[in-house]
Amino acid sequence: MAKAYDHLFKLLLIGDSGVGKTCLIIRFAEDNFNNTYISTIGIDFKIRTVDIEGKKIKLQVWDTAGQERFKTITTAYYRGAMGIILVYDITDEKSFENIQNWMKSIKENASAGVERLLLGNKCDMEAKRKVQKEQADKLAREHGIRFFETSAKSSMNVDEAFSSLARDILLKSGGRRLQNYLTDLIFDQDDENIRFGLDKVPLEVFLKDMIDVQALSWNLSEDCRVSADSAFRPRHEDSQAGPSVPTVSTSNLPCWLVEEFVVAEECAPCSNFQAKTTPECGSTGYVEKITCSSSKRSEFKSCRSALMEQRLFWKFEGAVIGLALVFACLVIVRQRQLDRKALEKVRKQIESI
Ligand SMILES: Nc1nc2c(ncn2[C@@H]2O[C@H](COP(=O)(O)OP(=O)(O)OP(=O)(O)O)[C@@H](O)[C@H]2O)c(=O)[nH]1
Repeated sequence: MAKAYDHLFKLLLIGDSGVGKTCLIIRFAEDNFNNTYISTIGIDFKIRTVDIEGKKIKLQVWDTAGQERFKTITTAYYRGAMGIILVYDITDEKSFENIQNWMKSIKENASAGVERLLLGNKCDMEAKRKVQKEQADKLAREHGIRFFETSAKSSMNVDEAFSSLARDILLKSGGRRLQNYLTDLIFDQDDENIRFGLDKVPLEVFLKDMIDVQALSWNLSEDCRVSADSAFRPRHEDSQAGPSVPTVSTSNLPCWLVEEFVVAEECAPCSNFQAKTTPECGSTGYVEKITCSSSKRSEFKSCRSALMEQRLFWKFEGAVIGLALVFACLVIVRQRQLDRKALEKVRKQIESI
């Protein structure tokens, strides 16, 4: 069965305890708000599919506990995140100062190049404001990331913030595809004409991606600029060094790297046979079958299933419940011991009368 979405992006919210991470996720996923505060234990997630530039983007949004005691568990989830949202509370200066520590934590634990976004939450509480918008603006600029002031209570800027992060991730993936096209610029050695390698990539696919990328941002991302630079350099050198410079082609690349594709079979664990015969099983142990739109080729692609994430989550929940049961048993045993001692004491006092 084909997927009901084009991309799955995993996002993570981090920030001090009580800044409103859970409320932001609930507002975004369920359009709801609750004033009562129940601190998150460990990690949890919600899902919402949004429409960005005509693409269905399924956002799996992970909520982390802000309390220090859960740090080891929550940082383990940074690695798989494609976007991380740093949240502070505009009425709590300490939560803003701590953003620097959360940034450090991303650097140490997340994948390089993860998209980040800064949110100053509870902006409905203007009378209690302790962090000025300009301070946060400056911090965001220093780190080269976007910044919004939000309110989970009034829902101000909540959808905008999540959509902007999804858009940036989409732009980055579009940039990566463009990088492949640019790398495909080749020098035709036979007639010594410089030729654009579009014979390897369908023109309409290339143009569509160019338009997508341009529509998302008029400034090419860092990735694109670097790749454009590196793609043009060999061609320039070619004209001086002659035909001995090797040409670069994407024809051996998987089709999903250079074309639009649809998922024909959902991400699933590899069977024993697939594990032996399909190299894509190597990295995660899961594969999905995709069909490339232009070449109509069907290929396997390594993937990370929501099931994997859920299993990790339930393992953690199981460990927490197990631990709670052990402590409950200890408390009951100790209580019984104390009761017995008290009864013994009373009995001795009665006997001595
Ligand atoms: N006025 C106002 N209160 C908010 C807002 N967002 C959250 N709150 C309140 O702030 C408190 C903490 O919210 P949570 O979402 O549970 O905070 P958290 O960051 O998930 O906290 P941890 O789970 O401990 O990390 C709750 O009482 C919420 O009602 C907001 O935008 N405006």
